[in-house]
Amino acid sequence: MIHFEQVSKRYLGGHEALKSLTFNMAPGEMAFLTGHSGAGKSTLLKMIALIEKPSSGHIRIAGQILNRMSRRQIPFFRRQIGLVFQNHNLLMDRSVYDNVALPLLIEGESPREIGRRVRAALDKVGLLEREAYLPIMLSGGEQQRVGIARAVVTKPKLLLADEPTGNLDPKLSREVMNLFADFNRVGTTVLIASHDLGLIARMPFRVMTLKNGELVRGADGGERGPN
Ligand SMILES: Nc1ncnc2c1ncn2[C@@H]1O[C@H](COP(=O)(O)OP(=O)(O)OP(=O)(O)O)[C@@H](O)[C@H]1O
Repeated sequence: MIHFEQVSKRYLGGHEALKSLTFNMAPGEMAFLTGHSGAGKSTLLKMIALIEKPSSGHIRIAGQILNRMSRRQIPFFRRQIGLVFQNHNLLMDRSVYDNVALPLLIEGESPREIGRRVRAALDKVGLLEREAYLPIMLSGGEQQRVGIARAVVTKPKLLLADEPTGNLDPKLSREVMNLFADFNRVGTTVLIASHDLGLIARMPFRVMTLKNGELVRGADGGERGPN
């Protein structure tokens, strides 16, 4: 699903954020990406979603070679990817329902299909009865779950999350990580950048570690947590 071959990223100004990264993730796999602040985690996720381009090397995602993709193809490519952020980027003046419906509206789905899929996504994250609420009326953990529902409402093959539990207490963090594992169980490939080493260590997934832009652990898929 994800293939990086000797991928490097040098930002304007000269900082080399990623250095010759080579790794693969199989379809249906779930993995964590960890490393110190500034190690390059967000940069790696942004390159998968084509928010940033590599300076050198090759990236193939879901069979598509990103280096060769035209500007016109990018929106179609991105539809296969669900993105979850720490600060969830919800529209605060819109209801939970409207927030989750947004990607489907952009895709031009019918109101009937939108209703069906938004409710299915809210059901999966346990927020069906909150559809009319504004995000401000929800707890931090519930807001994060709305962000996850919005990311999965288009049924992406690949789910990327950047510090999705960064603002949550340990119990809510566990719930959010378990939710990602549920989506993985039904076939979605999941890659999560996280600082939360204690939580990661308790889950049975590969851990990839970045250090100063180099992948120092987990590149070959052979490493797993204790379970
Ligand atoms: N747009 C940019 N322009 C220049 N340098 C950048 C840019 N984005 C990130 N960097 C630099 O690249 C390096 C990697 O940043 P990145 O955000 O990928 O790290 P990270 O591991 O996600 O860190 P954190 O855990 O703090 O979010 C850092 O040194 C950062 O300052």
